[in-house]
Amino acid sequence: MGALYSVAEIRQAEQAAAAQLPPGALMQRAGQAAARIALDLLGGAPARPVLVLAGPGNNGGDAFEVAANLAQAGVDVAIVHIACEGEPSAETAHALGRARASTATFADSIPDDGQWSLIVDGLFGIGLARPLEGAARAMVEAVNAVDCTVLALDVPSGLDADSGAVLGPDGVAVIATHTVTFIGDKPGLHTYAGRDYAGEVMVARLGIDEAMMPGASIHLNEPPMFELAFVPRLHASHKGSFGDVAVVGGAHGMAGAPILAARAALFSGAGRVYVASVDHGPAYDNVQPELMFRDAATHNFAGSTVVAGPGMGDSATAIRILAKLLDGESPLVLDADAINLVAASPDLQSRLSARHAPSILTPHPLEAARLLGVTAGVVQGDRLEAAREIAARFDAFVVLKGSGTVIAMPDGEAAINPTGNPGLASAGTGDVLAGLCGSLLAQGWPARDAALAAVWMHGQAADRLVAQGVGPIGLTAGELPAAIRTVLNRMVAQRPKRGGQPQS
Ligand SMILES: NC(=O)C1=CN([C@@H]2O[C@H](COP(=O)(O)OP(=O)(O)OC[C@H]3O[C@@H](n4cnc5c(N)ncnc54)[C@H](O)[C@@H]3O)[C@@H](O)[C@H]2O)[C@@H](O)CC1
Ligand SMILES: Nc1ncnc2c1ncn2[C@@H]1O[C@H](COP(=O)(O)OP(=O)(O)O)[C@@H](O)[C@H]1O
Ligand SMILES: [K+]
Repeated sequence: MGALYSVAEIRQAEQAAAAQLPPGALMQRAGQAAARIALDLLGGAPARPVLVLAGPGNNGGDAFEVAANLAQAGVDVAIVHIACEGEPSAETAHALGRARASTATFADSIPDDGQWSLIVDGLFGIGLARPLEGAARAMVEAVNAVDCTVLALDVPSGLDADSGAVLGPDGVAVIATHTVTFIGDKPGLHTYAGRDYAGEVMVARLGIDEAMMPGASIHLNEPPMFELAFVPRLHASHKGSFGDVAVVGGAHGMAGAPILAARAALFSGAGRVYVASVDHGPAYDNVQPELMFRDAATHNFAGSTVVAGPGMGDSATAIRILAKLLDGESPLVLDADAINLVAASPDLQSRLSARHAPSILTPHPLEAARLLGVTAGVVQGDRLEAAREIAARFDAFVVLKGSGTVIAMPDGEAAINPTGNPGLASAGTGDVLAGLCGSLLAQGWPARDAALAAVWMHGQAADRLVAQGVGPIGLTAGELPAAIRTVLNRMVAQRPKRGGQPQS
């Protein structure tokens, strides 16, 4: 499964492998793998030269190997090198020698009028230690101004491989169309700014055996992580077999939020779905008359899975209802206002921590920041850490939303979601996700699988809609439930027909 490794873990694997190999072998393999990809991207003899940017460290060494290999393949290569202040590593010095001995030419800076068939970014990799300044910053800005295929070596220069943040308050990083990353995949290429900067990510393992890699605690959220939870339905089933979901929210002026969550629950297979309003809400949804409407203050939630928060507001009634739900035994999804209420109340926080039934929290970065008492910037600066911290603090399953949604489990396991697109950056899509999480819980899914699968399907549904021309611009939350239904039924259809135990 798609393991993601921290920089510390990659360094550990690299050292262990290097100790068993001739000097420079890993860099040579990196150079060969990246040159093969570069030649594929060029798709034949290029009309224009390839520009290779080489930095002061071993990422620059990889760049020299690529340059030498491309030159050897007959490609016209120009190299711009930012030399290091001290001595380069022995393998980088050797690679520089190879590049110098090749037909590649060296230039002092990127020519203003240069036209390239491909730019290879080998400025900085996992050794990036501070924001880019001076010549390096100018080079990155120049690369980003050119409309051209850009292949980043290991990590787009300027991007933090662990967090997906561009280093520095006003930092810059290479916007790559492709990234070939070495030894193992890295979380920062898939979350926060990572998806925009890395482009398509390819992994070159450099011959390092899986067995030599440290056990990963972070994975890409892909179907093998959760697909066993999709079970075909038995003929001998009825609506009571698929659980009840109650969505609690809909304060005055926010009636739409719980309805979106409820529709998502209905379209993803919950047996019965209720909307329980904290404030005399609507009595009927004429688009989805299957939904049932109740008053949250008097509704009996026993036996239901509860999705609390969409449009819930912060009234005294909302707080009282939330306290009761936290004390109850129903599986809970806490979203939006329910999260804000918990963040503002030590009393609600201790009730949440003390729960025995599963809780899934679905904060966006600002809601997560409120829970942690920090700014949204701090959360975004290390999304994995923020999600894990909330999961540990409240013994809950946490879905930290945004590009590259992070799912963190109370035991420290974490995943980064690769599906979804900016079409989801519109009001109400989070309500749909919360309803979907609640629906899977109500159908008996373990909380871990429900959180992982809900996030993946929500993104996949948006990707399908975009492929059909519905978005990303103008995609609406209300279009998601039907698309989620299609994704879910396909997942079930792909599962081996084992089903549940037939009733005797
Ligand atoms: N060591 C090895 O065995 C291998 C290393 N590999 C490559 O080596 C890279 C890591 O090499 P390094 O550890 O040398 O690190 P980098 O090449 O990523 O960069 C580190 C160098 O840049 C300087 N530096 C860091 N941030 C800077 C900034 N903002 N402005 C100016 N200078 C800055 C550091 O002082 C150091 O000289 C990997 O990303 C990968 O590309 C690969 O060749 C695989 C094998
Ligand atoms: N740029 C993006 N790429 C991928 N997913 C996104 C993007 N922007 C938002 N999303 C997803 O859309 C949903 C938005 O939820 P949220 O911020 O709670 O919005 P709302 O409260 O309006 O429903 C989340 O699932 C989030 O991960
Ligand atoms: K790089």
